[in-house]
Amino acid sequence: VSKDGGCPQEIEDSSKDQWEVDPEELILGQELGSGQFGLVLEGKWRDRKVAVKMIREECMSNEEFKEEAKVMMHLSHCKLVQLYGVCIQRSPMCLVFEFMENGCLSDYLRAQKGCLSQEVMLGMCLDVSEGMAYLESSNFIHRDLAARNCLVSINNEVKVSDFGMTRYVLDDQYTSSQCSKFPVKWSAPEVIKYCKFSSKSDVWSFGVFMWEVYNEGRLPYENRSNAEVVESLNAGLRLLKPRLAPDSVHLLMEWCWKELPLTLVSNIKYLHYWGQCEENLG
Ligand SMILES: CNC(=O)Nc1cc(-c2cccc(-n3cnc4cc(C(C)(C)C)ccc4c3=O)c2C)cn(C)c1=O
Repeated sequence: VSKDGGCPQEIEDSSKDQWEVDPEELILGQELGSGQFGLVLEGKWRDRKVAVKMIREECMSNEEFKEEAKVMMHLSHCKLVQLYGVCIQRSPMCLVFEFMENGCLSDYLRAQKGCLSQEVMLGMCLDVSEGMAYLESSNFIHRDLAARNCLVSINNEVKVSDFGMTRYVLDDQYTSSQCSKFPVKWSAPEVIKYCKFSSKSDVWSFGVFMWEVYNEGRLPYENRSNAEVVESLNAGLRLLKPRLAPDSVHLLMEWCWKELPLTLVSNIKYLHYWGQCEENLG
């Protein structure tokens, strides 16, 4: 019978859904850092190395996320950081992810400054474009694509992380576009103006992501305020070609920042096409 003594509900199915992680099977290790929702620890789960995000109650709308977790479990692609499951039996709730050896891409780019080859930089952009094209084909919007939200595994493989998670952030400094923590410098104009998120606005962020990669992790519009960036975008100004970026890649970036109804898939095909050209040009 339900708690409020109302109409009887079916007895809670005691067997764990496949999206639940049994805390008994989870071994926690050292701290990896802290993110928007709290501490992230290294760990072990069923003989796999994992990253465990301990969710602080005041940082995430838990109930809403639990629903979403079932959807996210089914988003599975080699260029997305895989969610293995959620541990809700104990507090704080924790999310169990595949482990990425080399951590956050923006830190990695800065650490590898001067050592990243053209192949590696193009490969990173292709990796993320594949992960993002998969999200687009699943009608899933990231909402906060940036190098800081991508992770690096071994041999420079890059995967997209924390897709769609901004919807569960309770800190409204982060979620409203007028506030300081909103990622204006990665956001499409329609997102800044009317919070209109779409795969098209993910394409815009993908262009800024490529700019970050070819600038070895430098911040876009570094010494400009968010307001100044909005003004310059309205004036039609865009980020300049990074020194290390070939013209073909810069062309793609600029394409991402056009206010055209272009989807990511068309950009992917384009990137692959240019990838082949770069290879053929040797
Ligand atoms: C050395 N290896 C590692 O460190 N590996 C890993 C580090 C992290 C890690 C560690 C600390 C903080 C964060 N982090 C960063 N940005 C975030 C942004 C958001 C949004 C909502 C603002 C987008 C939400 C959560 C986070 C978040 O938890 C991550 C991803 C996660 N994973 C899977 C690893 O393999």
